[in-house]
Amino acid sequence: MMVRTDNRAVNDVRPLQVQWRYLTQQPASVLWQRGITKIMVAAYWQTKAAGLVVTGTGLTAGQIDWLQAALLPLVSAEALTQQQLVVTITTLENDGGQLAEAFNATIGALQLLPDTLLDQQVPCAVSVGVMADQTTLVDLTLAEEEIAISQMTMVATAQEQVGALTLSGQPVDSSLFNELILRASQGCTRTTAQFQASFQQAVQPVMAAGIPDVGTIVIATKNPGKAREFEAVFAKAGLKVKTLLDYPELPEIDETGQTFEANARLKADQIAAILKLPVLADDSGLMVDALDGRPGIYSARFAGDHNDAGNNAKLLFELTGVPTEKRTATFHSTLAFAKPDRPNEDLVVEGNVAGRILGIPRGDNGFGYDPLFYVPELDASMAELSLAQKNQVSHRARAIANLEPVWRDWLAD
Ligand SMILES: O=c1[nH]c(=O)c2ncn([C@@H]3O[C@H](COP(=O)(O)OP(=O)(O)OP(=O)(O)O)[C@@H](O)[C@H]3O)c2[nH]1
Ligand SMILES: [Mg+2]
Repeated sequence: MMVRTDNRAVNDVRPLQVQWRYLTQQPASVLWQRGITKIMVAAYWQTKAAGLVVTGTGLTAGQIDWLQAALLPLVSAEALTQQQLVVTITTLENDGGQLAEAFNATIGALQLLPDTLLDQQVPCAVSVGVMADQTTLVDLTLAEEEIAISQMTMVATAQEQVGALTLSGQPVDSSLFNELILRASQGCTRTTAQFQASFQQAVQPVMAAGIPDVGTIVIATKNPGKAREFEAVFAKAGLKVKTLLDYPELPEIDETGQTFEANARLKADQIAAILKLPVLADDSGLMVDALDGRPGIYSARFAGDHNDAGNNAKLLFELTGVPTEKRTATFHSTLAFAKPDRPNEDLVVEGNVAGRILGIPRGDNGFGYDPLFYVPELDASMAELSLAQKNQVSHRARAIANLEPVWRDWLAD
């Protein structure tokens, strides 16, 4: 029995590692690593043309044609008459199995593109080869490919249905051919299990909550009042908003920072790292001059737990006897926008609005301290303003206005 370059059994495939949604701006992207063979694939639909386009670097024209032909039956023919599916494949490092793994990585990326694959039965590709001593091997390394006398790449499903197949090198007789098919289908079963384990662990919980597309911003807040304000502002820019209320399975983030910025970054960084998506967070609060800037970063927890009525009652109590002209205050918002796993590159902006704390609450709109926060220019409390009016003047609206001119370039970096 021949000894393999990495001591694997003849029917053993190498470990598989997948980084799902690898590219920040292309949600349907993967970094696919079989051993040290590394392939990156991104896929997207575009409406200005039709059909399937596969482009690749590090692959031959013949290999790209093969991939195109192998992928075509897996995608709805009808969808392809109306839109164009673009698949870009980049080989970063080839240590064997390049064609098979380019196919597998593409299937991985297409799994992230809703309604693209026809069938739930995910096919996979496997490379097999015949060595000089007639041993058949699965998932060859580059060194093994170089000395193999025949090689085959086969697409199959775990249900043993064979799809595309390509054979190179010396012709093989039928018994050897059967052995190759058997090896390949075993390799495929193993690969499908690896693939599914990674997908189920990393992607399915998030997918169950709906995958945000490039037109969606995820905001790391559980505060429905903030969510409403963000939705209204971003809707104007044609963007949809998802918040942590859409991802109930995510862990609670402890706001342990000592500044608004630190807390905003904590929320954005941690959620971006989990979702593997760009995430925006807001940390905000009320700073009352007569209380030396309190409650500040503790605004949500001023009266202990997160309770708006309790917070307002405590604020009124602490300001008992303080005359109108000394009841000045500032609402502050710091926004942090984070890219997955790049916490040093957060985009941070802020906004403030000056006002005064009323003695008696006014208005029913907004949330938090809004009924007590009087805005002199508008001669109204924040809770007397409509959502649209609050979004013209509020601390959060001003912070978003500061974000607006810069975030697209930052995201593209
Ligand atoms: O009357 C208000 N109008 C506002 O426009 C406003 N913005 C902030 N605040 C107060 O400051 C806390 C933020 O704390 P905070 O940034 O930790 O948010 P939060 O805990 O409510 O939600 P999350 O985003 O952390 O999930 C909030 O709870 C409120 O008490 C506001 N009050
Ligand atoms: Mg909070």
